Amino acid sequence: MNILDKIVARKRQEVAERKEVTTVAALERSPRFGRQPLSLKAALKDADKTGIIAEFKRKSPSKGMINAEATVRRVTADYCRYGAAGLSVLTDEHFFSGALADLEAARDNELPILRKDFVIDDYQVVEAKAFGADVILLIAECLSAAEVNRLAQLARSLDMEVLLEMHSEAQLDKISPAVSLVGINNRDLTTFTVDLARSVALAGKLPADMPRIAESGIDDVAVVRHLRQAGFNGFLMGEYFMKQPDPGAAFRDFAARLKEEPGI
Ligand SMILES: O=C(O)c1ccccc1NCC(=O)[C@H](O)[C@H](O)COP(=O)(O)O
Repeated sequence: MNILDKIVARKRQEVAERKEVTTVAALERSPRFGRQPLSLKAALKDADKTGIIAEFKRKSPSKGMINAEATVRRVTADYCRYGAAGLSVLTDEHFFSGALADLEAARDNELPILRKDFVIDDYQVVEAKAFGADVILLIAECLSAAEVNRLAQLARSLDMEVLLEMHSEAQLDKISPAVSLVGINNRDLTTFTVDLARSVALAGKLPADMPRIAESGIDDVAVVRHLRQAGFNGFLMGEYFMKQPDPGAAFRDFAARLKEEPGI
């Protein structure tokens, strides 16, 4: 079993347990469920923003503990203040030390929030809305085309947007009309190898009418420029900020350097 298989197997178990504790009807009654989600697509078009979707990521399977001290409220407020286009909040507890409470805490910011998790069940889509997410992530590697379509349609029926993450050309046929944004993950989730050339190689094969997001391993403004020139509108970055003692200040400095880059 590779790490992604392990994550998904555990996720199935966790979701089954959570359904026993909180019903879908109870999630639908929660105060945030009726809130109108914000659009990440629109935020990525905003010229005043950096295009960066800044991630709150305490821990990861590939790096272990990245930052045990940072608090979600302070870091996401700084990401917001210094020009993030959106926030990504990990809600997986076992492998990433994330929590649904982190999503709720990040919701204090008026920015689109991606629930970063391994969504495999309709229940998690409803849960995402109930805890304040605007966008859900679907990972092509662990879903069939029919599952992508079903989960994406459910999210869209709740007015959330859907980011479909892919890693190879073979997964492109999983893009359903209900998907809102497409992402290429430079990290192979089964081996942890990061290859920035992956985004560039697949860019030309992505649908022209959907915003494109390059994900993982981005740690330099020159890389952002290169990816932008290759046709990407959004840049999902976690570890580069989170591994520094003050992730918000790291974001601020990166955003300032980005502004000075010619052609960005
Ligand atoms: O980051 C990992 O180790 C990982 C392992 C297995 C599945 C997913 C994983 N990461 C999720 C992500 O895709 C990243 O958190 C996100 O793209 C940000 O990447 P980075 O800037 O490299 O932290």
